[in-house]
Amino acid sequence: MPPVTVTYSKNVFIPLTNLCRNDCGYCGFRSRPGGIKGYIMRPEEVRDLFRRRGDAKEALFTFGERIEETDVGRILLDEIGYSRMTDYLIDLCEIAIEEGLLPHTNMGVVDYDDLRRLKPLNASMGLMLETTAIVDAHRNSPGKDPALRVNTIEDAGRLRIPFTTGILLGIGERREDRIRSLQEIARIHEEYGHIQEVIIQPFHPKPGTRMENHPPPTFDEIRDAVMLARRILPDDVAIQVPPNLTDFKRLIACGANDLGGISSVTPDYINPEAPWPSIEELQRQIFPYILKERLPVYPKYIEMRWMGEKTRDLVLRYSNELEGDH
Ligand SMILES: O=c1nc2n(C[C@H](O)[C@H](O)[C@H](O)CO)c3cc(O)ccc3cc-2c(=O)[nH]1
Ligand SMILES: C[C@H]1O[C@@H](n2cnc3c(N)ncnc32)[C@H](O)[C@@H]1O
Ligand code: MET
Ligand code: SF4
Repeated sequence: MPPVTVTYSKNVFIPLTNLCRNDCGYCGFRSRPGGIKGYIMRPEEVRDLFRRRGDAKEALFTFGERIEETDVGRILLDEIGYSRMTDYLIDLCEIAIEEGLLPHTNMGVVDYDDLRRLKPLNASMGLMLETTAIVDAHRNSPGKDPALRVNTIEDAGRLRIPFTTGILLGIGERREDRIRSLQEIARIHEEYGHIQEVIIQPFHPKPGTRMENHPPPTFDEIRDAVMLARRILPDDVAIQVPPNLTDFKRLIACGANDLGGISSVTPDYINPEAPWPSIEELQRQIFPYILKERLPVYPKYIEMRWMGEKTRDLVLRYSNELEGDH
């Protein structure tokens, strides 16, 4: 057997806004009345992050959903001269590309027209399915309706956007629900062929949230989910596990083959209590598997020219660099 290769992407995490129309029971990122203050990052702050990128090649834009639907969101957007987050994001993606970064946007549920406008500026995009089950954690989150999420993932397929999705483990769903969620992702991929990776993301409790005392999934549950994913998903779909939240080495033996975005400049703003190991540390821990850098768009989709048109030159340049780097 050839040695197993495990991939990762060097990214800069850009948490554009912590405002959100949803209120997920597990989320420690979102602003809360009397708790974390709401913000939108200003263009200068975003530019500053781009400039500090080091050798990162991916700009990961992950932030709260549809803030135009909130009063504070409308006010703060207006202050920076926008009425829609998508318009602001499009301008920032342009700048990211100028600075040598490939955008990967995960902004929650997005409608078809916004996806169509974002496609040219993104190397790939993402939306976690989370779960197809109806769970209490999502009772105040209209955007976590599984039908809406499936719809966005399918729209991305119609637009040929290389796509990342995944399931969140331990938010009140049962094992059967995990199976159903993975089957649903497999079905979508069979229809549109755009799913490049599926994240098996374990819930991590956050202080001050409704689920702060809810236990995280056990290692056995995470391993079981990785094995289910490997069995249910087609072989061309990578399985991503976060190295800051899991005993990733033992999961590689069960079929995981990607570690996602790793930043040496920014923390994981969704799980700030869990620092990423450095690349050197990962390299050391992962032996005898081989660690290899990848771009936010997987090679198959580079060959198929599915990445956004405006990212094309940069993708091809970086891809040649990485291929020469054995
Ligand atoms: O660094 C992180 N990257 C996260 N990523 C990014 C991911 O690691 C990379 O950006 C992709 O693998 C593309 O290279 C997500 C991407 C999604 O589309 C959906 C959810 C996540 C969650 C995280 C996360 O918690 N931390
Ligand atoms: C960006 C992604 O981060 C995940 N996410 C949100 N909150 C948590 C948490 N407490 N623990 C682990 N993952 C989380 C969700 O799956 C979201 O879609
Ligand atoms: N709010 C989006 C979602 O939950 C993006 C990730 S969480 C900041 O899908
Ligand atoms: S997980 Fe995403 S959608 Fe849910 S509250 Fe947090 S930012 Fe909003």
